[in-house]
Amino acid sequence: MADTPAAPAATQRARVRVPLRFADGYHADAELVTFHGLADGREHLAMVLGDPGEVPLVRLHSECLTGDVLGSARCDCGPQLREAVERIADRGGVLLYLRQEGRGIGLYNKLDAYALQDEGLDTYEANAALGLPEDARDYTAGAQMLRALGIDRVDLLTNNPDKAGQLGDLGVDVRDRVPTGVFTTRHNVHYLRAKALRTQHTLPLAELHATG
Ligand SMILES: Nc1nc2c(ncn2[C@@H]2O[C@H](COP(=O)(O)OP(=O)(O)OP(=O)(O)O)[C@@H](O)[C@H]2O)c(=O)[nH]1
Ligand SMILES: [Zn+2]
Repeated sequence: MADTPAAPAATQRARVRVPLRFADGYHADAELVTFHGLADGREHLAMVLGDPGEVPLVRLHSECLTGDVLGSARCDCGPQLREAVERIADRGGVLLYLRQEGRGIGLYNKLDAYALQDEGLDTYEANAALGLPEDARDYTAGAQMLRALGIDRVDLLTNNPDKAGQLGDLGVDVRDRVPTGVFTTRHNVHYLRAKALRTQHTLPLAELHATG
């Protein structure tokens, strides 16, 4: 851990109990935490599940309205979110729900990029064709939220080394990187293969076959 955190301090604002009740019967008790002083001024949310303990299991989940809320199978975000809730509730930890829709370019730009993907571009080429960064995400607010929760050491649930790298640079000690599941469908297999081929994501390329 760095002696001086690279991110300015944020503080907790509200902390409220929210029982989670899913349609399939899964349930857990969560606390939602809001913050003052987040670097980018967005309304990011922390969800504390179970007893975080000394080294909590943490996921930085980037907002995906289409996958998280609407059930879109064009990506793997919905199943990853559900998996994260269950694994974090089992072990104790925090899910940071970061308002970084479309890898930070926003919902309308993401849907513009989807239209280009329907014409044959991959997920990164489509962003570039729109004159936008392939990945515009910055995890400064995530590091601020963890510190405001009194957390400076985590096990990070992700296949994306950039998340671990940025958190480390921001003074959060990432003890271990825990892989998320791989949730392929015939609609997202090209997207997942592009992630495996074009970025450092630790996705098993050979296992990326459509399953649903
Ligand atoms: N611009 C763009 N964003 C997308 C697309 N598909 C998913 N996203 C966004 O990507 C973000 C999820 O990022 P991913 O790269 O799938 O996964 P990750 O968060 O980097 O890595 P993991 O922690 O391993 O899940 C969410 O904000 C989604 O809205 C796409 O085709 N174009
Ligand atoms: Zn998604």
